Amino acid sequence: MRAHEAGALHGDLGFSGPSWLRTPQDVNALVPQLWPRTVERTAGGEMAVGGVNIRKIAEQHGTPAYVLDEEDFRSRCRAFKEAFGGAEVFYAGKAFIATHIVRILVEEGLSLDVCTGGELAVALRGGMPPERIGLHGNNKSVAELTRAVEAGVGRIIVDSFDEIDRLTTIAKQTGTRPKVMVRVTVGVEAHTHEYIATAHEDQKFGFSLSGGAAAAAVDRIITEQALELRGLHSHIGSQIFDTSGFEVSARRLLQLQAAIHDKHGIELPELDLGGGFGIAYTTQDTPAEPRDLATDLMRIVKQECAALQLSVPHLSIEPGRAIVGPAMFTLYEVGTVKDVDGIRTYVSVDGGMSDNIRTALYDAAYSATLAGRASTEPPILARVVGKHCEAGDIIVKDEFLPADVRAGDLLAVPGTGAYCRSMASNYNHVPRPPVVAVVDGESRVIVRRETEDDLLKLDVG
Ligand SMILES: Cc1ncc(COP(=O)(O)O)c(C=O)c1O
Ligand SMILES: N[C@@H](CCCC[NH3+])C(=O)O
Repeated sequence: MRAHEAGALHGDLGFSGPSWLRTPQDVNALVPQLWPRTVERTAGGEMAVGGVNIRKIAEQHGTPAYVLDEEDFRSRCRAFKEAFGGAEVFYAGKAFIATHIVRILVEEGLSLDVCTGGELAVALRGGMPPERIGLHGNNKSVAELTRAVEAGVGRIIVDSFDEIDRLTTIAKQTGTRPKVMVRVTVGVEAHTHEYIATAHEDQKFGFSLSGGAAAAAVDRIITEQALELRGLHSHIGSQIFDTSGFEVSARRLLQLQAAIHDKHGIELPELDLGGGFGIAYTTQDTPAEPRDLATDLMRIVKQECAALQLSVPHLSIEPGRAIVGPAMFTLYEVGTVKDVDGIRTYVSVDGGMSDNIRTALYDAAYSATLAGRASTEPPILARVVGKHCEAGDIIVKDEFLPADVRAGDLLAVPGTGAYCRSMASNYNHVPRPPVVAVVDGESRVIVRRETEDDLLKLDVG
């Protein structure tokens, strides 16, 4: 019998899982909010996605692999686009970007937010029209800015006075007048992990509103005329569930908008409230639907504009996680199962912190399920760990898995579409997994698995 078997043993052995974790009624159940829409368990007990059996995906593409439900991804793009009506939806490429993803975004009518020259290169290679690209970054290089200007990107979100200097020089050299937005630090304490909150005062992003830097940046751009100021921008953080932070942010941005109007006699035509909409990583998370977010955000902006006697600017948002996060899961194979008596069961899989750093970095919670079969065994509390030489190499801190989980089993971890492949590393010289897109009964690789040759090709000598 394994440590922490569910039910009676909970009390007897001391349940060391978090208080929110519930013993599942059915350990094989696929809780809909966690999984891409086409995921199901077949009559035989295996998982399937997009009409393809998970065992077939593992045989064809190997493990570990990120599996993208393409229909799910498209439906989330559409949900945001439809919900936000006239507003422009910039998909945040940092969550996950590949040329195939860019092609889908183009087809679905979304725009794209990039934050480095590398992401810009993928966006252009994937065929995103430059005018639908926005470039972010708190330390964009001269090369990155020049490339963006020469490519004709639709907007550059300026983040510092040094950048305004650089961009002004580039504008003069190239005889252009780049369109810019000013990234404002609105002073909101977003309810999320400290490392992914981006609008409280003490941080590297943006121009401070309360300290006057935001107004000074605006004054300078308007006065110098080298850059075309399109509007104000704020991104308060990531994995945020309630809209109160956006409300404060919108109110403060629009107060600045009103002050600019009073001082310069102009109403900036655009306003961006950023991304950050949360998703479900566990059964306890209840994310908002895009249509509810849209209703709330648009109401807030309209109310504030009415109160300040401003016209409503053209709104844009930048969701990343909420579009791609739930559309992917990671498929692993179990290599070892170890009972540390009276403490917990460790289930080691063939990936780890190199394909999902979020657990180690943010103490993020994830879920997992046995994917290659169903089980009639009772649930046990397990920890899913990777193969890296690091004790903190944890993928899922606490999860109930069937008591007969064993080497050779396939295990799927949902919600890994955002900030997993894009933050993956080669720690311990582990090749990064492929991304396999599944749709209408077909699976195909959209980002191939790294090879040993890939790992060695940068070594000189
Ligand atoms: C400026 C900006 N926009 C959009 C995003 C996307 O955030 P999320 O993936 O949480 O929607 C981020 C990342 O947090 C960001 O820094
Ligand atoms: N990388 C973070 C999100 C923030 C990144 C963009 N500012 C995460 O994995 O949750």
